[in-house]
Amino acid sequence: MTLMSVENVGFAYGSGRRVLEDVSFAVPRGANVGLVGESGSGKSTLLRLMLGLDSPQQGQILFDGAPLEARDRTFIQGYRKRVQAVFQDPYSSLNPAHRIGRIVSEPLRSLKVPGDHRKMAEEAITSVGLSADTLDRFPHQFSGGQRQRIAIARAIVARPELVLADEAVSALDLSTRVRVVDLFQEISERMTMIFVSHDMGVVAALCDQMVVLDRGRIVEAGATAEILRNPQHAYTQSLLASIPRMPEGPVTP
Ligand SMILES: Nc1ncnc2c1ncn2[C@@H]1O[C@H](COP(=O)(O)OP(=O)(O)OP(=O)(O)O)[C@@H](O)[C@H]1O
Repeated sequence: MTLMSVENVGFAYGSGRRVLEDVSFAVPRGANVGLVGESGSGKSTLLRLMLGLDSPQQGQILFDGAPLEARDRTFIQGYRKRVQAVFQDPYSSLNPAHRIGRIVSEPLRSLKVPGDHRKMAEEAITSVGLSADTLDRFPHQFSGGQRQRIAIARAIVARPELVLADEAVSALDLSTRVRVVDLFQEISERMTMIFVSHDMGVVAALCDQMVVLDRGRIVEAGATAEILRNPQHAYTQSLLASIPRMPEGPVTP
């Protein structure tokens, strides 16, 4: 069953040129979909539209069969309960003045989720491989990889149906990146995920399906294993050629 469907989406910033043109793809419930493309191809813009932060000028995005209404506050409030995001920079995305417990449980407060928030935050933080006493400390006491785990705990604490990860491992050093990719792999077995990345290697390791964007248009989409085995488009071939070495992963041919 389709959880999110992007239908003929076109978008321009202000009166500028279109940065997305006729973009269509579906995200099946439970799948991991990679959205790849070089810098400037429109990945972040598409992610903003999928988060309901902006509305497309053409086409529409459906979540669980209903169109996203970015300007409807009641709709967006309900949508926030179901969709969460993890962003690139684990340094700037955590408020340095707040304890981790407050940071991780923030979605529970803002979404008015009933129940014991401390207990839910403990469950989330331990599920990303950190100890419960992490909640009493501050962001500066943690490494980049640990901070990204904290950001992931915050994204999953309210048990969303869909998590969007935007270049969520690209700021990490290589060995930390491998560990966070492993964590995403574990989490992605439990929920639907969209990984936005310019790094084909990360998508190869994590995603069963992928969509390749080039200058705002989809140039290739389908099963990751198939695209890696037999890329049809010259642009996809060049993206693949830019990977120094494919990581070990479920879709390695
Ligand atoms: N706020 C904005 N106002 C005007 N143009 C923008 C804005 N944000 C992005 N753009 C333009 O839209 C196009 C797509 O940018 P976008 O950030 O979506 O690409 P991207 O694939 O995410 O790139 P990167 O990997 O570098 O983040 C680019 O040409 C960019 O210059």
